[in-house]
Amino acid sequence: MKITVVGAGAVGATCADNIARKELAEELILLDIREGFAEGKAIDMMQTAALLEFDTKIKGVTNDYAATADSEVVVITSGLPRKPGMTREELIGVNAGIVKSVTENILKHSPNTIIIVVSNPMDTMNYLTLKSSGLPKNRVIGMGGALDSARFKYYLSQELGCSPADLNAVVIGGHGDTTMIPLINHATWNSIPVTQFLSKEQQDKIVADTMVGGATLTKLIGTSAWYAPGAGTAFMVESIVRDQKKLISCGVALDGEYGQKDISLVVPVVLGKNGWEKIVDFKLTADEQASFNKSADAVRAMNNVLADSNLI
Ligand SMILES: NC(=O)C1=CN([C@@H]2O[C@H](COP(=O)(O)OP(=O)(O)OC[C@H]3O[C@@H](n4cnc5c(N)ncnc54)[C@H](O)[C@@H]3O)[C@@H](O)[C@H]2O)C=CC1
Ligand SMILES: O=C([O-])CC(=O)C(=O)O
Repeated sequence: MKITVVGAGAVGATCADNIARKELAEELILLDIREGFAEGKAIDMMQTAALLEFDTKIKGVTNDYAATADSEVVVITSGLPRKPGMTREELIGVNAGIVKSVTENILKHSPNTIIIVVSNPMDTMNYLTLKSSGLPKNRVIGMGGALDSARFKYYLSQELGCSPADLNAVVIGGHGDTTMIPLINHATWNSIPVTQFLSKEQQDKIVADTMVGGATLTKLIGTSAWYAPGAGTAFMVESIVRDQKKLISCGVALDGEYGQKDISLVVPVVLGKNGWEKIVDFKLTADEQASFNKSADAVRAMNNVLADSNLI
């Protein structure tokens, strides 16, 4: 198994670190545009191999796409992160060009790969990759829901005083401060609805905190988060390369599912060796469907920027 991570910054390096620790690949290429940066990060990580006892061989390269040839999975994290006070959507101007050119270069050497898009604004960057790559839709997957659902579980566990691992909780919609939809009415604590244990005020606060989870960390740190984003991406990679068929919220192309078409939004999908293999219908309530449609409208408006800029 060969995996490439593009972008050796905070998220890309953390994702690579998680992939190596879990030994998800024999060969892991870390690629960045900044001279020597990926090489340095790769050597630093390789120097943990003796301590952490993994066998994955990590190689860093500067813009050398030939080194990525025949990767079975490629993770794209290249691009600017937001600063405090910014929305993810404000990154589109710079990141769309980066994601498009990275995708083109990757496909020259790995034409049948599975691409996981992390760069923001993720819903629109995943749509761009779907449109510009020509890959079958099941092989283009956005990372956002895995992270947002993990944050949702964090906030629930803090309020319930329980282990996040005992929770089932899912976020769908868009990966934006106002577009994500934490499905609190579907969330359970070892199969008991969490709504049985939480007041309406507590529920509303958990949902609101989850939605701005990324912005909260950006304000605290000065740039956006990377530990949970890196782990969330590796979690998806693991389900694909080990063919685990986990049900994970991911950004995927919708063709009528959840009432939407010609858009990438986050919905629960089964992830396995073929990429996303099945969209699972959660049977939304009328209110949840209305929120989903509103998120779709906002994401579609961002997607239109791509056409206006001749990127698709
Ligand atoms: N979807 C999600 O849930 C999340 C998305 N993100 C997004 O991931 C992206 C990366 O975030 P960080 O790692 O924190 O940023 P960072 O600035 O630490 O790393 C980005 C890296 O991309 C590299 N890069 C820029 N242009 C490139 C190109 N053309 N080819 C190859 N490499 C290139 C830079 O040199 C830099 O090392 C941002 O857009 C951020 O908003 C971050 C967290 C979660
Ligand atoms: O908040 C950001 O800009 C980065 C991101 O997508 C997240 O951490 O959820």
